[in-house]
Amino acid sequence: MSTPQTLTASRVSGLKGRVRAPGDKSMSHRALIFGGMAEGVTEIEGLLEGDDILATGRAMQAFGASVERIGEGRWRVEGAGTLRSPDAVIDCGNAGTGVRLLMGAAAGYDLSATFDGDASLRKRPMKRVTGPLAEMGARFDWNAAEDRVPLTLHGGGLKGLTFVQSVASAQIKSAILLAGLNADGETIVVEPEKSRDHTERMLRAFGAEVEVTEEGSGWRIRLPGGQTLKGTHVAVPGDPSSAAFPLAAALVAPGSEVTVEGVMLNPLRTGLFQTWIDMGADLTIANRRQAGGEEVGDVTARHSALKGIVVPEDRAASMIDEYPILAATAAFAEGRTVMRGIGEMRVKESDRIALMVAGLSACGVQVEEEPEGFIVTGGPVKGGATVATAHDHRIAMSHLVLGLAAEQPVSVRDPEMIATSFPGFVELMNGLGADIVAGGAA
Ligand SMILES: O=C(O)C1=C[C@@H](OP(=O)(O)O)[C@@H](O)[C@H](O)C1
Ligand SMILES: C=C(OP(=O)(O)O)C(=O)O
Repeated sequence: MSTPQTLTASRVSGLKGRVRAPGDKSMSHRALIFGGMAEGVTEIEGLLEGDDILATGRAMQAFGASVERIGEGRWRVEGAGTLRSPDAVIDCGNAGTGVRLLMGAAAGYDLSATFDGDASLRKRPMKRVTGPLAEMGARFDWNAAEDRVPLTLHGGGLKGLTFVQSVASAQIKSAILLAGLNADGETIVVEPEKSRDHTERMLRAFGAEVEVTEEGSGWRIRLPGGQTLKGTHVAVPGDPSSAAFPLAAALVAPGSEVTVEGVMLNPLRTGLFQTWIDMGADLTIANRRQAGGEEVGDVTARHSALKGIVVPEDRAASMIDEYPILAATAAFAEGRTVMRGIGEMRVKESDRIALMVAGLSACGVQVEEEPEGFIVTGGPVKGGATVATAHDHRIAMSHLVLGLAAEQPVSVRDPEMIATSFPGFVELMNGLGADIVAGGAA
């Protein structure tokens, strides 16, 4: 099926059902990259088969690993042990995580590789990763513009590095740690706030030594150089960032009750769930269990009368991708929801602050924009607009959820990127009783 140029969501009530979220995107990238670097075989289950992840799989193949699909969500990776120069440009598509982690992984080997991506990725900052990798000894040629892909990396001969991050970014941390595996001497990363720790956890599962200690409100991570990963089995749990969309729809559509099963509950990913609870959401978690080295559970959301709150800024790293959908639910809350300390949102797949402000305003929601945040004042949501998404998956899904409870339908332009993180989104939502159709107002 070719992707339509617009999708339209109309008001519904009584969303009901139990669904599974797609596999976690952060863990899926890492499983393929670590498996491809390792010696031996890695079997992955629950892999997200979204476009971002498929691009990372092709990249690892180009670096010399064998990456094979053996069933739905089941992949077998035969590690390259030592990555080699790829024959062609590594196209990371839309994925910031993909390109930044792949650069870190590749930097440790004696190879040259050119990285590129789509129009969105070509606008995103890369020096945050190439800077520390260059300090370790990698070299970079900017092929078009400084700080942007396309760029060419020349790796190998790295020395360990002590790097104090100015932003809490798991992508920067992960790139440095992956390079550190093949560096001479130890690598230390210090972060100002804790960011998602999937790399640290998964490196241990692949047999690496990683030491993590608290430092201030963040972490100090120490990794000795000269380590070889050993293939392992990875079970990828459901992505809380994707689970957020059907749960949000249940919170705002009257008479709804939706359960998403098998959602990863790593506390560095569940800031949104805590925020919704603080706003008065009827959100419950049952059947907590361990899966794939992470706690998972079944999360149920019921239609709720939400109240606006000031979201604590130190929660930002644990929900940075979730502010668009938080803002969509805040539009139905009583009072103001204040979201600050989130300047990083401006350098994601789009400027997500600007696009949420524009989209919500077009739908009649009162929004105030700040340089590093925005404030949504809830109330009846008019809808009746066609919203620009700049091909950003989370902007598209957030406005579709808005349309499920707005007075008039909401249409989103260019929704094709939903497939980067949530293939089957429309079908899953409509299976719960949503009304999302191709086409509609333009
Ligand atoms: O490490 C990861 O898997 C990710 C880290 C976050 O980015 P930053 O590290 O830039 O904050 C997040 O926005 C992204 O979707 C996934
Ligand atoms: C920011 C995101 O991803 P990435 O940085 O990998 O493009 C996201 O999925 O919201």
